[in-house]
Amino acid sequence: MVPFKITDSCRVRVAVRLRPKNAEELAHGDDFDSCVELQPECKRLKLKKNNWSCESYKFDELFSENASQKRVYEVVAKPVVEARKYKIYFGITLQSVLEGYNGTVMAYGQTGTGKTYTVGHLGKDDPSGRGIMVRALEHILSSVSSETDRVAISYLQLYLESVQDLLALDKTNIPIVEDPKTGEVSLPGAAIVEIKDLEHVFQILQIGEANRHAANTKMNTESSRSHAILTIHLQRSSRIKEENNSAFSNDVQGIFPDDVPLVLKSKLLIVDLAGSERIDKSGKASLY
Ligand SMILES: Nc1ncnc2c1ncn2[C@@H]1O[C@H](COP(=O)(O)OP(=O)(O)OP(=O)(O)O)[C@@H](O)[C@H]1O
Repeated sequence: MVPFKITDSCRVRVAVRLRPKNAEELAHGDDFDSCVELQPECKRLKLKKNNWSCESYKFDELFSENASQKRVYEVVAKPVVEARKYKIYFGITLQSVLEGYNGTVMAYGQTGTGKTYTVGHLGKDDPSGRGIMVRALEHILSSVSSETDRVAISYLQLYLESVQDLLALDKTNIPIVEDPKTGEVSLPGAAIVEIKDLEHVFQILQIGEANRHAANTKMNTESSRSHAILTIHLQRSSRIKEENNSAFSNDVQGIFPDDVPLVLKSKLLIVDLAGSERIDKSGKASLY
């Protein structure tokens, strides 16, 4: 069960995921248990300083090293994409991307802690390995109408102060513009590619991944030092009457008269942040 409370619906929710030990840690016989303990029943994580002292932190969700990609998606990102099911269960008002609200999912942590695996892993041949980006696109594509709705993506990298287009490598230093009236932020010039099906999703994300690698090689940097930002742009069009009880929630249906044409525009941002470590600890710069 997802532990939403009524007051929780608008705040940032934070989940922690422990990754499995890597080959090096296994070879060294590193013992995670001596420094970290998960207490899933009370959503607490204990950081052990030594045998006598520890610090305890509460989170919205904890995932052990055995947690599947599917479970992480369903608990962390699915409620951002589609809130209706959760409303039914918890009787609260959540606002989701499929209902016309913007949402963001960000992965934060040190280099090598599993951010890219969690959000960006493609899992083309192994669906169980798919990360949040692929699962969110799969979920959205299966929930919208190909006749009336439009799903498109842009994929950008932020390195130092420069925004680079991962779908068109020649586009660098893309400006960030904020509309003073609406507050809407846009990046004029960034490629926005309309997506039709999952096969197309893989093609585009693979291009983005290869370009990220190429751009970082050219700049002599590493993926861990740049932020990657996938934006899913969703536009849904309907006449409320025609869509009654299907595409739009009761909240949306209640606001407009039956025969008014309605266009809902929303964005889902999925962000793979740069490694959070400090230069004095790792010898690498962090970019905040
Ligand atoms: N839950 C997991 N299950 C299996 N392997 C994982 C998991 N999380 C991370 N890994 C593996 O650990 C390694 C490091 O993960 P990843 O590259 O995602 O880290 P990162 O935090 O994105 O690092 P960076 O900041 O350097 O980009 C990768 O080989 C990845 O496949």
